[in-house]
Amino acid sequence: MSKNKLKNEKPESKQPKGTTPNPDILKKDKEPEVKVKELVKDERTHKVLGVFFLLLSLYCFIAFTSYLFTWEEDQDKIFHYSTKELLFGDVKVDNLLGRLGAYVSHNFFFYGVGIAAYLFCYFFFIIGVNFIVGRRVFRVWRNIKYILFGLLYISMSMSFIAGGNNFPWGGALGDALDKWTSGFIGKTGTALLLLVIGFSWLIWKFNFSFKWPEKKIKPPKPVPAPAPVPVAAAGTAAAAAPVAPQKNEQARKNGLREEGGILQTPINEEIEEEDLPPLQLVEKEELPIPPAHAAFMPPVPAPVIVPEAPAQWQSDLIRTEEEEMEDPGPLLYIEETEDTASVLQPKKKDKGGEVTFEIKSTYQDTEEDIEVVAPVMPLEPVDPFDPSLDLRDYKFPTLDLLENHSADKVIVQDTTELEKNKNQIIDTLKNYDISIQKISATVGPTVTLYEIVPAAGVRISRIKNLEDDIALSLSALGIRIIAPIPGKGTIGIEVPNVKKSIVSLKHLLASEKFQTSTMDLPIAIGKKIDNENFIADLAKMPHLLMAGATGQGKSVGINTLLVSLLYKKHPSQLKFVLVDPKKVELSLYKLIEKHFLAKLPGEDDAIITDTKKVIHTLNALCIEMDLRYDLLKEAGTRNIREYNAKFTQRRLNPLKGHRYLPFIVLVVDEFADLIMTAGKEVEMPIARLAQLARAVGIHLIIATQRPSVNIITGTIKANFPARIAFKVSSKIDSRTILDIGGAEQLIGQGDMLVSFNGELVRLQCAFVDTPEVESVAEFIGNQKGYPDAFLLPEYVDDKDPDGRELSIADRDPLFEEAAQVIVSTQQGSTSLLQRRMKLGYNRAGRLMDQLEAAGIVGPNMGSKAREVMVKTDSELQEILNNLL
Ligand SMILES: Nc1ncnc2c1ncn2[C@@H]1O[C@H](COP(=O)(O)OP(=O)(O)OP(=O)(O)O)[C@@H](O)[C@H]1O
Repeated sequence: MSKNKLKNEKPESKQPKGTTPNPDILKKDKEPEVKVKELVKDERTHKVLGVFFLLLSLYCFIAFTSYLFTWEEDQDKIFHYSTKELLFGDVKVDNLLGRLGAYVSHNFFFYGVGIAAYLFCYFFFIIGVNFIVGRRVFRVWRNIKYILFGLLYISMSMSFIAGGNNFPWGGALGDALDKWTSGFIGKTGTALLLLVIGFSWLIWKFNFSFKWPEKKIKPPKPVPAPAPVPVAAAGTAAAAAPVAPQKNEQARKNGLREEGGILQTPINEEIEEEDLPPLQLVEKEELPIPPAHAAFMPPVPAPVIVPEAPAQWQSDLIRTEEEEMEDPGPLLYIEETEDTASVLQPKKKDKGGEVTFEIKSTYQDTEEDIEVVAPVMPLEPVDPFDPSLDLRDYKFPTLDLLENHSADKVIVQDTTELEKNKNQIIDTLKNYDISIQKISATVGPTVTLYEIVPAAGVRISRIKNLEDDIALSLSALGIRIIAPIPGKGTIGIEVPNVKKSIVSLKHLLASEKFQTSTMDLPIAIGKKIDNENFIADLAKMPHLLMAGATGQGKSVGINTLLVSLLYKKHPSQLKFVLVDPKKVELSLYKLIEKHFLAKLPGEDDAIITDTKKVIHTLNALCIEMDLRYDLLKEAGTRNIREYNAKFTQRRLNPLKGHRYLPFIVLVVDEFADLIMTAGKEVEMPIARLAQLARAVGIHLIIATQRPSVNIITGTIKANFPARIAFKVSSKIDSRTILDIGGAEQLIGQGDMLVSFNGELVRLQCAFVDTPEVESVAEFIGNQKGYPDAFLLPEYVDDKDPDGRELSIADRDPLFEEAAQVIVSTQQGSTSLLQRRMKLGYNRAGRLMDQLEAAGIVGPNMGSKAREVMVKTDSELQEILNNLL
């Protein structure tokens, strides 16, 4: 058979003899249509082209090289004969690749670019490789740029150097360029121009370090030898430099120079031995820069910038000297330039607390690297940033700090009690002519759930209406009828147990579900009726409203939530803002202030009890939320998870204000109290936070013992989809909290209803006693913490007269610069000042107040940007002149 492969796909033998051929088969036998588009895209076409270009490259290379030796003989013939005669006649040439080789080489060399013609071989080579490998191994456009530059530069230089030679070293192009340039700037000028271009290119490409031989500095006293650390060739400081100073004055003394308000290490400047005292880490009064940042300061030869880092970043990263000595610390931010990326890495410290740094060149961005390696391994693998390293010795609280409040097994009820209740239920229903098919019981810690399947034709509402009658017949309080149980097709009757068992928090925290949970903010709330542990993610809730009459277990509930978070989160990952108008409920947590609490700058107490301070704190949280949104936007991320992931992968620059964002959980114990005293001033920021703060990792837990509609308003309710109701006194209260009755039927002592994800679940809240909380807090508090609590942004209340009286005479040195930034951008935003001028919150806030005092910006508008009163630079200049 002389048929091609495609036609062979269905062998004819399969066609039964004598039958008419199937038209489908005939169709397939047709010659397949070959589309040009597909042909162009076809992998095989690429391979063919690849081979072609590679051979072309080789051909040119051989022809050019041969031309170098045979040009004299061949040139005569080329000039003598016409192209047609030469190529198709019987002319004998010496070029290894014959007449075509001689002709092509002559044209490339003589009429073209001279010796630079070899760049064409390179060009064909990279095209060939790209085609044959099937991906962009070499960047074509970048190479074309280099090749064009090379053609011009090499041909011109060759003509300049060997212009008098018979061989066309620079070709016609080189000669023309050389002639024009020499006429224009003279021979010497051309030589200098070529040198400048040549050196510039070399420096740009290879970034040589020009180092003046350094004088050996005698160490003041011998220090124990640090662990050997490989020293990268590029730019290591000769002398070990102790950790950086902070104050500009001190920094200047230490050999740093100031440029545009930024301290830099001197470059190519000889520093006299006596001028260079060892750099010391000086704690800054307000804004201590952590050693991780200080790492940017020692005298490494590359320009190293020491900006003022945001206060929180700093407080987050402070480490003690002992820690610094033991551990070289995490790799710092990767500085990426166009061609290189450097990793600044502190080396091991010696006993004197000194640290040296190296800048390792990790990555040479040649085209080959980018194209071949970039998708797989963009940079030399870098340790991810670990926020917990600042308190890396931190130990999570152990379970033995907690108590077992019961045997932790649900006490199986007396079978007689179960039997009695079952019969009672059946009898009661029978009295009302309701027969049932099946009844089963699930014994929970506080209540037992009797599930009944009614006989066919029984209306569910009838059973529901018998709630009180069943309660009466069982002579038990707190009977709740769930008709039907969602998703089960049964009717549930919850009957309180005579003997209740306490659910210890310890038991829940020890459970596998909690231990292995990967939730952002896991909270162990309690046990369901079927004894399943109820562990939820607060980050997904994303806020929680807890309400219940007094003495029903709210405070225990709050402690349960807080303690479960303390068992799972590192201080670097989580901060609490605790609001406790009752002053006593949350005071236990004072001990963990330096680990887990957040507070307003300048406040002594991290636990907020005063209503006015609550308003400030809530507004500060709104500012923090806005700042976080700015950061997320800049980072191109949608939520805190993505942002922190990007930050830990070192893809965000801390010098641009980026920082690891810990979750913030705001806990308000007794919300009613606040609403009564401050009303809208509290409600508004709470509503705003509840609406928006979820994505930036700020979550709210609000508790109240007065579940009335003027406290739990529609705005609040709408923004708290997850709600917990402890026992309340009336059905109305239950409806206020849960939008449904039932909480009035609860039996207290941690018996609760949780409305979450559209489901209503009855739980027994896990119990943790005050001494347990105390011991957990002590355990954490006794460990080394951050120097201060996590600082929230400063909020200046414009109604507060103290905040506005600012003396013009005490103006910040950066006042003018700040004014210019604000006027030029026409944005009265403190965060803008922070970012643009690299300032801490406090200083940017103060500057804003001073600008307000000078009439440049309007009053504070909460979390919105202030109005800019001055519209033009000339107007600003006038104001500034008047102030002087
Ligand atoms: N989950 C629970 N398991 C067992 N007992 C509990 C539980 N929760 C609370 N209790 C009991 O109820 C008592 C009161 O609880 P709690 O102090 O939490 O109430 P509260 O609602 O905060 O009251 P108040 O609003 O007056 O502060 C506790 O002392 C404890 O004995």
